[in-house]
Amino acid sequence: MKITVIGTGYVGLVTGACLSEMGNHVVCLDVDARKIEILNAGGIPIHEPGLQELVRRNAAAGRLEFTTDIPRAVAHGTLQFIAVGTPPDEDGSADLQYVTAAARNIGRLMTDHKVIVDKSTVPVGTADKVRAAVADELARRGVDLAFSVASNPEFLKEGAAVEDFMRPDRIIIGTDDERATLLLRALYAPFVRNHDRLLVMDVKSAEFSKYAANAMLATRISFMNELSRLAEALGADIEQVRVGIGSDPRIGTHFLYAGAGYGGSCFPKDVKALARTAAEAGLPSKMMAAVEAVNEEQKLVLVRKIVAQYGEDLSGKTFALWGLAFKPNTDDMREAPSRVIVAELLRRGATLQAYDPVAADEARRVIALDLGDEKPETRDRLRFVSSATAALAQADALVIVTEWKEFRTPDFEALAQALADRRIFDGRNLYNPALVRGFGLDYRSIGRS
Ligand SMILES: NC(=O)C1=CN([C@@H]2O[C@H](COP(=O)(O)OP(=O)(O)OC[C@H]3O[C@@H](n4cnc5c(N)ncnc54)[C@H](O)[C@@H]3O)[C@@H](O)[C@H]2O)C=CC1
Ligand SMILES: O=C(O)[C@H]1O[C@H](OP(=O)(O)OP(=O)(O)OC[C@H]2O[C@@H](n3ccc(=O)[nH]c3=O)[C@H](O)[C@@H]2O)[C@H](O)[C@@H](O)[C@@H]1O
Repeated sequence: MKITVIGTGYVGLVTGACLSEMGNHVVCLDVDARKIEILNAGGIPIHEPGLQELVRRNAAAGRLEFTTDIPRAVAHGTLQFIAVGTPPDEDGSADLQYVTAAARNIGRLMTDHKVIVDKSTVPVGTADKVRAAVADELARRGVDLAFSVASNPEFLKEGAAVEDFMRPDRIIIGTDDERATLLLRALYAPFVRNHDRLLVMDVKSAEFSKYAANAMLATRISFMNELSRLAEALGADIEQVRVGIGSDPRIGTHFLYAGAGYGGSCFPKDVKALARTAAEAGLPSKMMAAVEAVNEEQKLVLVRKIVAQYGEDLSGKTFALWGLAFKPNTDDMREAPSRVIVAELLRRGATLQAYDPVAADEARRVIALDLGDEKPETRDRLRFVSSATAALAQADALVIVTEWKEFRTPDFEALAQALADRRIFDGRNLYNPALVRGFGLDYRSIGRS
């Protein structure tokens, strides 16, 4: 099939690459000329396991192309996937300006039937807005052309995006249009061995399912984070509680890890957007407000533990920081808890030696923006180093923020020697407390007293 993907970010690029892998001819469009330049030069603008190879292979076969040429992109695809960003507006609602711009471009330039597919995460009712924007552009041109609009929310996780796209738990298609259903069923057939996994429903339910899924996952995390504070106060161990409840199939084992708070480009924005939708519907969501409030608190949990140990004034203290990305296997720093932790520790006078296996460049860029108003003296107390070991040099204590695999089994003897205070603050519960303490290290983790 001929496919156009509008927006070549995490979702658009993965969608384009995976669809081309199945033999489709895909053109990926972006307004960001720098991204398209990198891709056309054989590079890749993001870190995502397996993606580079997939992009190279399919680009070399001529099935995957990258362009900034809007007329060419609109002319190409029978299916036009919209995968642009939907960042939060000032009031928390999803900003639909990029979705609308993409829809208008299609309406302005199309000359044959198009199936327009919303892959971006968009509030209920957006398909109607897309339909109206396309119809408006066609009317301006005085052209009468039929088109279909469908919702096809994406459920991939960063760091496992290719794997998730290739072997999805389910694919949701929201449409009441026969042509769209037929084409999308055929397109996704190779990805769903079990055809029960392809769910066709009405458009609004499809749009709503995406928010419901992310909100449920974020709720589980905030719930566990809240319980972790209580577990600490009561002398229980949240890791044992996690295993204890997860063995009940009605609860399940996934997404029950207490930690330093959830981040990323989606949970924070989608929880806000759902809260906004609920408020606009006159049904304010107490749940979403609580999920967000607990998460904001949780991002400070490591800072609180450090302050409880050393006091508010951290000048003269040096901390090694392991992990900056919002989760492992990505260089994405959007809403990463590390950003809050870095700012709070620097503000209290600490010196930081930060290491992340892949997110260091992106971290340098976004943290520089975060600290834009701070004095150079404050900013200079943050140094980025090139290895986990280098971060430990002359450090008093270690702070673990992201659970990269390479942090999982460190040389505890070397850690005990390197850290002046022999102390670890672990925001991801990576180690067995008894084992670490056996090396003479003072070990503080989440929800384990
Ligand atoms: N990042 C993720 O893991 C997931 C994201 N989503 C949703 O998918 C959507 C996209 O997210 P990301 O890929 O993370 O965003 P992103 O910010 O990485 O990429 C969006 C791209 O769209 C481009 N763009 C903006 N306006 C355009 C236009 N009019 N024409 C062509 N290109 C345009 C931007 O330049 C950018 O490269 C969002 O709604 C997000 O909530 C859904 C599932 C997973
Ligand atoms: O809509 C989206 O964009 C995507 O959002 C999430 O994916 P993602 O944000 O890439 O990453 P997750 O693995 O969900 O992690 C999100 C955050 O939750 C945290 N988390 C996750 C799981 C857990 O048990 N505890 C926990 O604190 C992670 O550290 C991370 O900061 C969802 O998992 C995807 O299904 C969805 O498609």
